[in-house]
Order: sequence, then structure tokens, then C-alpha cells
Amino acid sequence: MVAIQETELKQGIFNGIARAKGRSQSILVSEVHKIEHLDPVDFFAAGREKYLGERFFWKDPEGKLVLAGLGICGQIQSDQAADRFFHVEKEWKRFMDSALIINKYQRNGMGPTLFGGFSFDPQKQGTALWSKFPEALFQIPKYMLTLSNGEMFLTTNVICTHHDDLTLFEKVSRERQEVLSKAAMKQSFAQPKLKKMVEIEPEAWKQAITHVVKDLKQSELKKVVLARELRLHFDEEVQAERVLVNLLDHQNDSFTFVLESNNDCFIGASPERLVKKEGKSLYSACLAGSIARGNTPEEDDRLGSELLSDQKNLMEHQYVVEMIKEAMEETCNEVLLPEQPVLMKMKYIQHLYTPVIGKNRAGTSILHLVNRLHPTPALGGLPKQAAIEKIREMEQLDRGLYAAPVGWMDYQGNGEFAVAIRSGLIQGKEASLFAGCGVVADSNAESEYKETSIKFRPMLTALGGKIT
Ligand SMILES: C=C(O[C@@H]1C=C(C(=O)O)C=C[C@H]1O)C(=O)O
Ligand SMILES: [Mg+2]
Repeated sequence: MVAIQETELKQGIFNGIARAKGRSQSILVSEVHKIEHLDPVDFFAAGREKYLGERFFWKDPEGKLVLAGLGICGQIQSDQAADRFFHVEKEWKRFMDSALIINKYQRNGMGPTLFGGFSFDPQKQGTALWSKFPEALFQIPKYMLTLSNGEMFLTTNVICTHHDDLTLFEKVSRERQEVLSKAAMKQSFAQPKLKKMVEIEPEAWKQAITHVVKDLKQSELKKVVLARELRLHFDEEVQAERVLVNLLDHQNDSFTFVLESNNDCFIGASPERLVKKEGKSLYSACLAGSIARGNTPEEDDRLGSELLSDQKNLMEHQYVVEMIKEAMEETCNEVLLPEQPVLMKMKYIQHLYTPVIGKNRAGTSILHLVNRLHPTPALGGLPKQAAIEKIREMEQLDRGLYAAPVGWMDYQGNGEFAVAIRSGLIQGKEASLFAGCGVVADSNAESEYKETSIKFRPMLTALGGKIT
């Protein structure tokens, strides 16, 4: 079992309380410890009893960084459409301005770290489906495990107020020990049985595609992404841990994320980065244009080559490249990207992929970039505003956090956001899955329908179902 030396946290809380008294405001104390190896999923699962509904999980595709957060030490939310990015930024800065940070490791994703996401379109009328998630939802966890390049760290975050005394330290230290003892035990999670699968209005969806294709031929619109929903019914409550383990096993080269809010759970394995910031280095990705994987290596190669030279898919992709390049050039001195896309092969699907790298000019925050980039034409369309309005008008689906930015940022301003696709919302014994596709002037409703069916597969398989 992992035991932690207590002196630094005790001193930190002592100083935090003194600072809270001096300034008449609450103070965040954050302490980082290097710990022995733990399985991050076991850590996440250790929070089931006490912190259910207040947990998150993140893994980047290479597994260089894994985060698992338990409990809510602080939360930033917004239901305001206009300034939600700015609001999160401002509140986060307020926490950080007075925070006491004990962290001798100069690495990303530890110490005070914010995890959460934004909704796709705060101006679209929401439905009951996403009632547990505001337009922006970010958590500062009580306990956070960081797996950073193979080494493991535990961050403890505590809010100190002027009413507190050192019994706060005793409480936190007891609670933390409890979490670590539980995390040291392996747990198993049942695979619920899928009883029923309902495709929401597939025919109406195809008609919407045909309608949009007509619009694309008659207006300034070049691309619109339309998405649809699958509703699943199970014999028992679905536990996020089971789905998470399945995603990590079968979609390991994705961004894997879990964000709980109340009793609902948003979860997914996305191949698509929105933006990553590491010091001055910025990374983004253009991912659009899709084709199935082949059943044999030869068929797979043939499909890959077909995708690389298919005009409809190249067009779908090129719109994304143009927009991301332009957005990155606004804040970067130098933007590098290859001239031609390459293939990104996932388990069930292959995509056209263009990586983008930039050197950030001083002062641009990751949230500024998230705001500028979201939604890229891979998830919204082009021109941005007209496409969002078309989606608002034509799409039945309440996207909620689907296709929107989900990710983390730390107190040093580093962070990463993925585009939350290949995702689903678990609600007790039910779940909704989401999938969309880029509609351009050459699109055909039937093949876009098939493309979205493939895109449901990662989540559907993780939930124990399959598409025949
Ligand atoms: C919208 C989704 O995927 C996006 C649409 C793609 C396409 O239409 O070719 C490809 C990758 C993603 O940017 C989804 O998976 O739901
Ligand atoms: Mg497509």
C-alpha cells in the first residue's frame, strides 16, 4: 500500500488557513507527491462509493499522460452562452491567484488542474437528455492521480477557509489514505446485457442530409456536420469502469475520457485532438474524411488508397485544414503542416489526418485557442456560423457535450483538449451514443448513414452491443 509522508500537506494546510484568515477568502492548497505505481482505473474505481458523480478520467493516445480525479474540491460552471470560455478562464485565474502550491516536480498535469468540457452549442435549445451538464463544466478534484511518462503522482487539493483549523488536515489525510487503500485492491465490473437498441429517426436523418446537400449547392455553405443518436437499454445499471476498461483495451490509441456529473456519465474514445499546449508549443489536428477498415490487409490498403484520392473526402478534409491553419496563424509565429493528409487507422475506421504544429506567441491561453477553434469544420462546418445555424435548424439531436471540447489544463497553463466524438452518455440502465459526418455537396445520404454506423461501433462494442 502507498503511504504518504504527511508533513508538507500539514504545513500547507496550516499556511493556507493563515492566508484564508488574512485575506478573508478561501484558499486552495495543492500538494503533489510521487507515489508507487497504481493502476489508474483502480484509482478511478476506488472513488465509486464516496465520489460517484464526481469523477473524471483522461488518457492521451500515447498513454504519456493519464489523469484520474476523485471528488470535487472546486467547480467552475457556466450556463452563459456568450462568455463561457472567458468565465472559466477568469474563475480559474481567481483560484490560482491565491493558491498555495507545493510541487517540486516540473511536469504537466499535476498540482492544481482543471478537467471538464463545454457543450457543442450553448444557443441550441437543450433537452432533458443533457440536464445534468451545464454549458461549461470544470472540476478541480480533491484527489488526482497523474501518470506522467511512466511515473505516478498524487495531487491533493484542499480548500481552506478562515473557519478551519488543523482538524482539516486530519480529515483530509484520513480520507486520502482510504482512497489509496481502496485503489490498491483490484475490482471487477460486470458487463451489462444490452436489451434494446433504438436508432433515433434514421429516415428523417437521411432526409435532413439530402436537404442539406441541396442547400450546399445553393448557398455560401460548403460543409455541415450532421449527427444522430442511438439509444441503448440494458438489464442493469451501466458502470463507467466497465466501459472505460473496454475502451482502454480496444481503442487504446484514442483520447479516452470520462466526465461524471451528478449520476450521468459522459464517456468516449476519440481519435481527434482539438489542441494541446506544452509551453510555447501548440499542436492541433485536422481529421475528416472517412472509410471503413478492410477485412484483409490487401482490402485495407485498397480502401486506404481510395480514401487518399477520393475528391469528396479530400474536400471534406481540406475545409478543416484551411480553418485550423488560419486560426493557428493568428496566435503563432510559425505554423507547420504537411501538404497532403495521411491515413489515421483506428480499429473500425480510417480517416484523413493532417497534424498541425505551431509556436505560440506569448500570452495566448489554451482556452483562448479552444474558443477560437471550436467547432472546427470537422464537427460544425464551413463557414462556421452559418453551419452552426444550419445544425441548429436541421438536427434533431441534442448534442450536449458530444463533438465539443473536453480536456484539462494545469496551473502552468499547459493542457490538452480532445473533440468529444465516439462518445456516449450513460444514464443508469440506459445510454445514448452519438455519431456524425461531414456533409458536402457530393454527399449521399445512404453512405453518410453507413459512415455514422461505423462511428457508433467503438462505444457500442464497449457497451457490449454490435451493429449487424
Ligand atoms: C463527427 C464525427 O467524426 C468527424 C467526422 C468525420 C467525417 O465525416 O469524415 C471524420 C472524423 C471526425 O472529425 C463523429 O465521429 O461523430
Ligand atoms: Mg465523412
